[in-house]
Amino acid sequence: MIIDMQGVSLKREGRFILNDINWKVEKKQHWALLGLNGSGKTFLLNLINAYTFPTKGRMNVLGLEFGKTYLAEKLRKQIGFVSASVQNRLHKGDNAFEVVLSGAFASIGLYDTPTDEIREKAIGLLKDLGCFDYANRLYETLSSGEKQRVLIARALMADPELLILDEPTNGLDFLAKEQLLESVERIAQRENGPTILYVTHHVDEVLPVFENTLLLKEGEIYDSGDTSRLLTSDTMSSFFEVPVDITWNKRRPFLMKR
Ligand SMILES: Nc1ncnc2c1ncn2[C@@H]1O[C@H](COP(=O)(O)OP(=O)(O)OP(=O)(O)O)[C@@H](O)[C@H]1O
Repeated sequence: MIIDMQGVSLKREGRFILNDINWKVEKKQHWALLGLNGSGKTFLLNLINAYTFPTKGRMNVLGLEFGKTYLAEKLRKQIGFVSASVQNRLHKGDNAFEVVLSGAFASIGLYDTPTDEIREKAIGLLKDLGCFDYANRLYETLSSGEKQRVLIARALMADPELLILDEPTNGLDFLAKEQLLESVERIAQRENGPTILYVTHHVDEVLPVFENTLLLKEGEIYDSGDTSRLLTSDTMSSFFEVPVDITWNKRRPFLMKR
């Protein structure tokens, strides 16, 4: 089991931000997590990464039981996390290659000397993600799309069991977004690749590899399970409380306000 949450709630300032979350993610079961602004997605990810702990309920991530083990460091070494907050913490002055290398040590910045093997691996990932051409460029000079690819390569350096992509297409133009989604699809199809949790506001980013979807609304699970069951005009209209139509094209869902 990759994630096992039973009756998990999280309270902040007297109010439940997450309420009675029951959710299981099995190995190699890729999930999309859909929710509007303020639905609690960030808090859910913070829980999974052990940046915060549940107020109530039982939680186990990658076999580590919350509350019973000191897990922060151990857990985070097995989770590849791509998010704006990781991006903001990177050192200015590191080039793309160094950013990717640092992923081997789960560090922000490069303090250890990478072995030849680690260097080879970083080069392989830079190539896989299509960012080898700008490996020597300063990270901060890269475009948003280029940065995201580098961050995904960085996250894969430690061969994580779980890869969390938190709104990875934010700020990307149409082409960069589709290229990034193609890379995500390839990673999802790797035999020894990680289980992916893909967090987004956008229905059209729910790729066919995300066979399961979690719909989060006002801190509660509105529904979860088989993507094709959930991504229908009826369910999405109720979920968003606005009449919408879902149409499918090349196994991708598209949403339009009715
Ligand atoms: N310290 C806090 N005390 C009380 N409520 C908070 C606190 N921090 C955040 N919230 C509220 O918790 C709710 C969930 O926030 P969260 O950041 O998880 O949403 P989100 O789904 O990630 O949204 P977005 O898509 O906009 O990033 C929001 O309504 C937010 O205003």
